[in-house]
Amino acid sequence: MLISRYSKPEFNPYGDNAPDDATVLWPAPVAHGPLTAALGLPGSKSLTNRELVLSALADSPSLLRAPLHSRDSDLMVEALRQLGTTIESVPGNGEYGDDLRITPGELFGSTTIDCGLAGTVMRFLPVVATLALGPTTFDGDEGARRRPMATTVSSLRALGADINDDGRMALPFTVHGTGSLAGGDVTIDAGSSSQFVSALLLAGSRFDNGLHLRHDGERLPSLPHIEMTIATLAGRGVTVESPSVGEWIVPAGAIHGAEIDIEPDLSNAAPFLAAALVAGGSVTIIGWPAETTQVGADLIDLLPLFGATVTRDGDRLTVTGGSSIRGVELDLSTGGELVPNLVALAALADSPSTFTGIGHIRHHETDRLAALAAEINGLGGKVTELDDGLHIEPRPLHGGPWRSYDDHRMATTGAIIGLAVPGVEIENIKTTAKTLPQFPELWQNLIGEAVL
Ligand SMILES: O=C(O)C1=C[C@@H](OP(=O)(O)O)[C@@H](O)[C@H](O)C1
Ligand SMILES: C=C(OP(=O)(O)O)C(=O)O
Repeated sequence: MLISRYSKPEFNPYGDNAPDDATVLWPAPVAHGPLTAALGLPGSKSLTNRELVLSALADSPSLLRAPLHSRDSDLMVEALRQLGTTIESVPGNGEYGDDLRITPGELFGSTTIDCGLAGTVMRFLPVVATLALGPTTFDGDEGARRRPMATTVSSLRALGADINDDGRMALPFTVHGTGSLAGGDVTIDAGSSSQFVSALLLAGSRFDNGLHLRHDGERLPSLPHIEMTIATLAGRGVTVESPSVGEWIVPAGAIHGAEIDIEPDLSNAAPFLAAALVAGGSVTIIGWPAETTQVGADLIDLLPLFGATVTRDGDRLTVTGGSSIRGVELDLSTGGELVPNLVALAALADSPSTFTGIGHIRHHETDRLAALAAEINGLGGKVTELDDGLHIEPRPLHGGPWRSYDDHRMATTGAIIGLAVPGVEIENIKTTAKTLPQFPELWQNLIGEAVL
């Protein structure tokens, strides 16, 4: 079965959690036999939002081909427009929506930016707002106000910015942009999110004195996302030097406009590929890049640890399930965003699993360690929270409601478990619109059932 072109979902991709929306339960489809599915996926959230920011800071126009169109990317587009960037939709060859032409303009504030629950918007754009003339207020969902922002506020102040946060060190706050930032040396603790590093690197070359950034702290999660930031900058003519681990130098200079093909989102491939282990059979992702900085590429090495076979044929990556799912011991500090979906596999495995190095995912869309333990245990499972991880002892699971906590990856994790456990009902499946508005439709097609 080839899952091909999709019409835009009819629901509001902003997933605004109107009470009736949030309480609707989505019956997760059960797999009744081995899968044989192939699908292409929309663009990467992390690449799209980086390239949007770089395009807005560039010295000439840019074109993004096959970008993501989802809540997180729409919020980024809207915010950059508010700051003075021209962003137009132009027809392209992408399966999931138009290309984007970005024409940078003079940046100006006097606006309020809705960050939704997007880490990339709330961490990347305050830095951009220091380069705008006028005040820019940042706010977001209720959940966004709980996400760590202190490093953004303190690092920008250290680099010369004026920020009014009423002492909260969290959203909402106002950046009083003056059109430029001194920049120079700054040391931060990016232990709670790599996005603090990426944010400063993305705009660092536009600071008067460039940027010399050091991370000082016990842990630095999600290193591949920092590598991705450095690679996207290289594609725009900015060379970031890293003289030692946790130290980066960005020389002052221009960011160039570019034409960029956005890769499919490989982290959003995770639930579909995991489905092959749960249901049996095979799932193919079409358009898998030959080379990538996306951490989702780690699935090629991770899924075999659970018992899968992974093969590649050109741009087609196929995962075939084994006779059972094996338990694993994994440090996933580099790939925190993959954890929820992998925990679903662990809950359905034939032996216990332990995931460590992921304390920082307590600060993602929700406290993912607590949420995963609560929801799996609510279905009869035995998941124990560790300081920096989870221990999972597989137990027979039963159906029941699965709360998604406005977290797209909690919702897709419930869907994976629901493949094997009849009666799992997912609250607010629309929250998957954060990065993949087509999820319910793609999932139903994967399982081969009519859309309910
Ligand atoms: O820079 C990015 O695009 C991201 C970095 C990571 O954040 P953390 O370092 O906070 O885990 C990742 O989990 C998130 O989904 C996207
Ligand atoms: C952590 C995630 O998102 P964000 O970019 O909002 O941090 C995620 O997508 O798993």
